[in-house]
Amino acid sequence: MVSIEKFGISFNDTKILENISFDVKPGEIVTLLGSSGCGKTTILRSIAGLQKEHEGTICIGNECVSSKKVYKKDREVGYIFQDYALFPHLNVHENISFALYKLSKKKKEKRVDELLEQFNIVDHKYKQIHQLSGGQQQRVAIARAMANNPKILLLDEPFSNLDAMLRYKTKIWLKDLIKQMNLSAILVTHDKKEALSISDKIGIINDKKLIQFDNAKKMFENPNSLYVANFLCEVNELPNRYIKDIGLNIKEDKVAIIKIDECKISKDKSNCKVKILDISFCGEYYELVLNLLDYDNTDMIVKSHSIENLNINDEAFMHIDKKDIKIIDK
Ligand SMILES: Nc1ncnc2c1ncn2[C@@H]1O[C@H](COP(=O)(O)OP(=O)(O)OP(=O)(O)O)[C@@H](O)[C@H]1O
Repeated sequence: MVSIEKFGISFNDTKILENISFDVKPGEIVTLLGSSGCGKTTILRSIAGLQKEHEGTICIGNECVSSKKVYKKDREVGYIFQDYALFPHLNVHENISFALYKLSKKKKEKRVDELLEQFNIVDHKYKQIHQLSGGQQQRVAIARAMANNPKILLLDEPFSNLDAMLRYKTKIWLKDLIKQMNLSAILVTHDKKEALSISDKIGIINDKKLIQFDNAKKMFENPNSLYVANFLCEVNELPNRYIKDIGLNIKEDKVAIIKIDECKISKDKSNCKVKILDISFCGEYYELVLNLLDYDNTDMIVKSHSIENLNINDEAFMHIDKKDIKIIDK
């Protein structure tokens, strides 16, 4: 278990993060999402003990490591860096051994062999890092991170160097590993699909704060703000006048949203006339860019599986089911 309580940090008198609190239970995967530079890696680095000066407490198991200044090597944390941070001048065996400096030579050899076996890299034992594929390098990084049987696994963009299929397979494999070993895992990614598919919980950071921390499915279905909705779901903001016209109430500090695949466009009449500005073929679906003609030409994006009878520059109508509209904080 890892618990972060009232964590905050500043660099050069500029506050980067404040009042961040969350827990990760054993066997749980928590993903931190947020725009570039919001402080995700800084949280991982602080948990690993690489960033010493911060506010608040970080506890691993029953031990509050930050207050006791427990150093990195004693924190029972495995850290997989974004670029894997393998030593290019050492071979696979030496890279993994590096993490096992506390063990005797004999025990070290035994543990390295176990890890090579576990992570399916036995054949690469004496290869240099540049002789490995991205996926193999990632396995070496994971083997090194797991060498000392950590309780906590920190993963910074672990899939970013892998192609689509390998990314998918590795994600499943890593998820199983975390569950089997009952690790508390914290993942940082930019990819919301990845976050939703691998995480038990997601934390979204914006403007120095953790603005929502929740079960992944719950957060997707009930984002607490426009920022979270935009980050996770692809939504349109509906004009307040439209909301009133369809008989719903909305206060000034709220905003009405709808997911882009919950808006339907057709030539059948409705109370919302649109002009189609653009249609893009995106593989499994089409993306339409629209103007709401009676609502100040508000722009919207719609995801649709068919575009029968619809062309660029056509006038058509938007159909929305009231129950799909969510009214949330601005
Ligand atoms: N050691 C440091 N000294 C000064 N500023 C730092 C230091 N480490 C991080 N920062 C700053 O803190 C902010 C947060 O950085 P961090 O790497 O944690 O962001 P991030 O959310 O992981 O970004 P990205 O998604 O781009 O990787 C950035 O503005 C960064 O420049």
